[in-house]
Amino acid sequence: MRIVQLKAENFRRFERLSLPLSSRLNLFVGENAAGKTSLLEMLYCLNRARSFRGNVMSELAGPASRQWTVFGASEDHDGLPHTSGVQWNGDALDIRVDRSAVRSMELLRLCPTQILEPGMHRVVLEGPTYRRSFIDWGVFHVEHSFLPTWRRYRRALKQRNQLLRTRRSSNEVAAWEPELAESGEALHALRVRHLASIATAVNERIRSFLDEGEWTFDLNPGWKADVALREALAQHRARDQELGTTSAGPHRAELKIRADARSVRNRISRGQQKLLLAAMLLAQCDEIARSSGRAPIVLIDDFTAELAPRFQARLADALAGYAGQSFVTAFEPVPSLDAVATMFHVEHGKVRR
Ligand SMILES: Nc1ncnc2c1ncn2[C@@H]1O[C@H](COP(=O)(O)OP(=O)(O)OP(=O)(O)O)[C@@H](O)[C@H]1O
Repeated sequence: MRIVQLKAENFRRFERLSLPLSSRLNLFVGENAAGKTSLLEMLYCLNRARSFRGNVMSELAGPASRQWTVFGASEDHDGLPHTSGVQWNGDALDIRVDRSAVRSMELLRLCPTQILEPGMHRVVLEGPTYRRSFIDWGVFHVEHSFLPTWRRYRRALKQRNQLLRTRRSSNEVAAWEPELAESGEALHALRVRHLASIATAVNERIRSFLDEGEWTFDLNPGWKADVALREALAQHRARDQELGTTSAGPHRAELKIRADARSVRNRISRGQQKLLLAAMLLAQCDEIARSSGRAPIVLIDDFTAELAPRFQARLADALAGYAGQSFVTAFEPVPSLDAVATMFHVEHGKVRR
């Protein structure tokens, strides 16, 4: 899917916007507070029905009213036209695709979209939650059984945790373990398969960005790898009863990223972190495009930040060669994007070519 026209009303500082877009690479250039990130946020909301900057929908409304709207006219890979729209009416979201109301999950599937923004350093630096959700975005789009499996797992986990919290008997707690173990093992297997399918491509991308290091991506399942999850749950049961929560399972999985066999956390530079995340993101996007025929939309906020010109040029080359549509922001024109991007100037909540 490629968005050919973006419209918005009362979205942050954009009172009204109607913007024809390039179906390849779009560059939004402007000073601080011009509204560049808000444009990426519009695209993100349009395709994911939420924001990447906190998720308080009411904060996105500009001064005119409590409501905001984003609307997109797009073309699918067969060249057929579609429309989508997300509207916040002050209390709830109304999501439409081709004029019909849909749930957010349907919207998400339709037009996979992922962002690289400064806050995503957390994926490398902070706890495992960020790495899990980064990877799960790809698993969701590639493995169609992921969502029902994840829902099954969440339900069983919630039930077991509820029993643990209310100090119910071991037998009652154990009753949820077969379901938890079966869905949990299935979830882990889907993650492992997705990681294996992108491992080579991630390494190739990293090498083309950074020249150095042998990178590995190992998924610790969230329980001792040499036992079945059902066994691990039984082993942990007494301790879980003390803690009041389930301590083993794929909700505790940890993606270990290593360069030359050493953890990258607190060791690689900010620029390396950015390129590592770009490599992981683009490899996932390529895999989604290959398996679903839908090349995701890639958003990169503050393209030049933390990258010396020759590394900017490498990322620009990767975007120029990427099969899907992309949108990047920068303070000023980016020489390495000159020949490949359609540039828009953003100023005080207005955009011009
Ligand atoms: N709900 C809102 N209503 C009106 N204006 C808003 C709203 N939310 C944010 N703004 C304004 O939008 C501007 C920030 O926009 P945005 O973050 O898109 O800028 P930017 O061009 O990405 O800036 P930078 O390059 O400094 O990150 C600020 O001036 C802010 O006051």
